[in-house]
Amino acid sequence: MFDIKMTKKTMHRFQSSASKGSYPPGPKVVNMPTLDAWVKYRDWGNKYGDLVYLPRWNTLITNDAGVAIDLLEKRARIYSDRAMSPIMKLCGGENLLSVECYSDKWRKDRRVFQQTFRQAAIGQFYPAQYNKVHEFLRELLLTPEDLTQHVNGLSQGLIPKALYGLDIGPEDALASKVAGIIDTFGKALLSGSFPAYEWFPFLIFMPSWFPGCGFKRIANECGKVVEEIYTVPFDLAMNNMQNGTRTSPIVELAMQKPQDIKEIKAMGTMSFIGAIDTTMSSISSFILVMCLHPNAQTKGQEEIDRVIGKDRLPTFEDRRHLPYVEAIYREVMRLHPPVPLGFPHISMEDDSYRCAVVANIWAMNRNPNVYQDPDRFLPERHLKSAAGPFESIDNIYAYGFGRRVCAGRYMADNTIWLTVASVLAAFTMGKAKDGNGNEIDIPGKFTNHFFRPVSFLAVKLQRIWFLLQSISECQDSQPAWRPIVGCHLAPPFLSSLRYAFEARATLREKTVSDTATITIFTHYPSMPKVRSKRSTSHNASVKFTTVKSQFLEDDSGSPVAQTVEYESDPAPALKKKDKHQIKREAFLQRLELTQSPYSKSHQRRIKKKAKEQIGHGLEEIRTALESVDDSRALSTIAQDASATAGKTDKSQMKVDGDEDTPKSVHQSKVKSNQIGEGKGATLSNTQRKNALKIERLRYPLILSNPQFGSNPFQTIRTHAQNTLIKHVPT
Ligand code: HEM
Repeated sequence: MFDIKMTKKTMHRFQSSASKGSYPPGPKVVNMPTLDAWVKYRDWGNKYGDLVYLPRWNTLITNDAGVAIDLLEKRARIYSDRAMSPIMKLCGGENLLSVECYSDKWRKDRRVFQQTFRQAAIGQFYPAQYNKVHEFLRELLLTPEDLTQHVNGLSQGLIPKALYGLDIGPEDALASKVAGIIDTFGKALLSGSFPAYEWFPFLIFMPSWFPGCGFKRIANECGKVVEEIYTVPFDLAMNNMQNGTRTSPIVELAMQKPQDIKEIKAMGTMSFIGAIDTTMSSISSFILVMCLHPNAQTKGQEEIDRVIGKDRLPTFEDRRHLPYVEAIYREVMRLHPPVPLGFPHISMEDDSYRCAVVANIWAMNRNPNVYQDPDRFLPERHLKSAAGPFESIDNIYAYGFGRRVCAGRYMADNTIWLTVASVLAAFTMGKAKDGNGNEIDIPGKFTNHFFRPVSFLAVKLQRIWFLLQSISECQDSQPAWRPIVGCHLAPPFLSSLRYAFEARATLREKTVSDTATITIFTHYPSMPKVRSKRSTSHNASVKFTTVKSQFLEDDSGSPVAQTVEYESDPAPALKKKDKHQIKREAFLQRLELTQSPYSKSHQRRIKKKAKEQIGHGLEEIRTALESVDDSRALSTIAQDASATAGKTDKSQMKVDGDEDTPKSVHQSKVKSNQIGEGKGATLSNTQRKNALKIERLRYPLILSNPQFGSNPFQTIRTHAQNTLIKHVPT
């Protein structure tokens, strides 16, 4: 898409000027242009080169896609930050992914966002997209004069429907509040929008009534609305889920991942805000372009008639078979990118420069070196390009660059394509006529910050009137359905449409009386099925619901509608560990009941006694060992042994023991705590030697005693007792 040679040349100039410590040339402007800034930036580019540096604003502007890719994609590690200005903070931007600084928090928020809006997961929003786009067609048919309002209805209602399961229209206070704050965000993002603050930054600390501080009031209001979007739709959706009246992907996600609840709610807020102006801008631009280029419109319609026929509306399955329609969509995004200057990327470290980089997407898409007749609306250019019209969505620069590329681009891409294809199939757009039958000219002007065509008049001629008529009949005849089911899904075939209506009629009574039932039509290819829930390992913070599915059948027996009933779960599922514990406790209880004839207190006493017994036994062993090992004991033994020297025969080894003797020994020990010290006498050296001699003779006898093999401790103890018997003080 871009001239690589030129990019390299530009980069070389960029880097060499940087190494010299100089910046690319640029105007020394004091005030940034606030009207049609992209046109001004392009003019500067024509004068100064592909890179224009504004020293007063430390901002680098590039009008070339190659340079933008080199900086923002190839060096995304450096150029992926955002400037979180104090104004943006007041606006509540700290939790908005698009303006958050590049940080761990941003990474986590972006991961959560992508998990929901990544390409593979985007099919979950098809029903909401069909619903809202078809509702848009219906509204357009009924009141074409309110075109702008209907476009707003589609762009404001899509995310609430898709993510929260809520029907929010442009007449709702929340939707109009959100639409109202987007302009403030646009201003807060671009330099020059709040000149008083930019010249005197200390004004941020002043009260909002202070002269020149009007920006603070605007920013505070914006912050309050952001807070409202963060909580209100989520709470409503949660309430609906708990009542069982609606499903909501965002609440389901929050139930599955309660630890990410903050990021999930922030995702909802961001997508609500992010979708409104961008979607509105693209659809308005498309309608405007169709009014101005009837030939392209006719070609698109011919393709639809040829490929799809006239008896149904396009579906996502048709997309690959409609190259011209694709080319129209791409050409709209090329000529009228909804965010013409993207969001500034800030460098995080010194690269060639440390500054803000603004990619002038609008100018890139009109680069005469890349596009012939760049200002002309020519869908054919995409058919002729080497990559063809179905090239990657990432090549649509309208969605931005690098790591900060639009995280909702797959959702946006689907919505806009479906609207383009459906409007082409259903209507012929053209200039309105005045009372004299003359065409009213369309100004074709755009408002600032976000690219919005100024209100224009267009007349809509119905093409497949019978299909649209059916849709409108559905709305008129069954208003009671709207809050629950919505008259939202036009199936691919007219026959299916008829069956769908019949199915709805069949269900109607049940649905109206039972608000716990919602209907999802299953005609749409790739529409996600209701999945059986996996057993979760955590207890839900709110009541879980179970899903019962029931399919209605048409004449041919194929499923037409699926009724999904939500019922409260009787009890939260127990963890495996908890179940195990309960079982174990029950078992122990039973065991206690069957095996123990005693009361609990009695059992405690028995246990205590047994413990004492064990302690007593050990004490005896310890005493016996001490009596053998302790030299003091030996000396005592020797003292007494000296008196009975020569009488060391086997008879002295009273291994069978005397019941009284150990007791008395124990008593004596307890008294003095020193064997043989009852009298306080010490041994002489000779006595000690004799005692050792005797013990040396005795040891082999003890070891050879047959009782020693079976119970060595008892044998030693008996030996000690026998020895001490004679020495117990009387
Ligand atoms: C036609 C429709 C849309 C267009 C043209 C568009 C365009 C853009 C652009 C140019 C950026 C800045 C990219 C950059 O810094 O390089 C952006 C960021 C973003 N957009 Fe979109 N957008 C559209 C719709 C949406 C929708 C429907 C959503 C939400 C579902 C969304 C969510 C976001 C988010 C979250 C970011 C911030 C990404 C980040 O900074 O990490 N956008 N978009």
